[in-house]
Amino acid sequence: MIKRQNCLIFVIFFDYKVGPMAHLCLEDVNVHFGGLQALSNVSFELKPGEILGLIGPNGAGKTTIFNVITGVYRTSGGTVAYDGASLSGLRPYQRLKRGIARTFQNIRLFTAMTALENVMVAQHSRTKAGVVSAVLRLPSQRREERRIQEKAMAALEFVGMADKADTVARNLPYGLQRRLEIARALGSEPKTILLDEPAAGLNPVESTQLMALINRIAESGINVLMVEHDMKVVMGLCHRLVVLDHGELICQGTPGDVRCDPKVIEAYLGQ
Ligand SMILES: Nc1ncnc2c1ncn2[C@@H]1O[C@H](COP(=O)(O)OP(=O)(O)OP(=O)(O)O)[C@@H](O)[C@H]1O
Repeated sequence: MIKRQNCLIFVIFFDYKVGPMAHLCLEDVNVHFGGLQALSNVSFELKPGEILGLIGPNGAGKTTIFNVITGVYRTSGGTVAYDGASLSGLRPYQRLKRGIARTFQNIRLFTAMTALENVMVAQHSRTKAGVVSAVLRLPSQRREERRIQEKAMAALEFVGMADKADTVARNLPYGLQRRLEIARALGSEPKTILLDEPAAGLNPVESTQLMALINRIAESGINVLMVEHDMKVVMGLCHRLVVLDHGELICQGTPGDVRCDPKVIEAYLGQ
């Protein structure tokens, strides 16, 4: 019995394969900031198992799309549906609970906390124990803490940072801080992960390692939507690309299709 339990725990902690994969669908999404139309009738899907790249020049509306999907910005029109249901009215933490996690363009770690603690914080969306059991330190609370710690450790192992668990985040090299951000997003047990410029500031070796990590994330059953300016990473990793310019979707397709599209060449890639 104990052996079977251990085996089950091993599967839960060390296998990131998630349940049925989620499907994200944006339809005719509009966002205004005063007189500025940041997104105009943007429609695309993130299909199960996909690594989808979101590219376009600065100010095209890429981060705005992340903020719409995660509930930071409200739309002025259109719908965002996830797993077949509208996300309308759900707050960011409720969307996180539904399985949508993200990283940020600028690293947002708790710099004075260890790597492990940073990932443990992400588990708060999944905790069940209430205030009373926390204050009284009931056995259920201690069990939950142990579970959180083990899952956070599994996320660190997944990104290859188990040996850095006790290192304070600000003492990690930049590349590992970026990787820790991904571990923290994984710590919330997402079905979909949004990565905002994950390769920014990485050297070529780190970029290659990042690509391998993102591939493993997708293979584990987590859908990936990624904003990225590094074309080597984008073209080498993404199954499909969505291209924005001035808030409008100007092209979508495989990296091969998009690379040859005259509108994309003019707006973004250049000759
Ligand atoms: N909170 C906000 N208030 C006002 N304008 C905003 C806000 N957020 C974004 N914008 C504007 O919306 C447009 C799209 O911005 P967004 O950050 O989505 O672009 P982006 O494609 O992510 O650019 P970058 O590649 O530089 O990060 C820009 O003109 C930006 O100035």
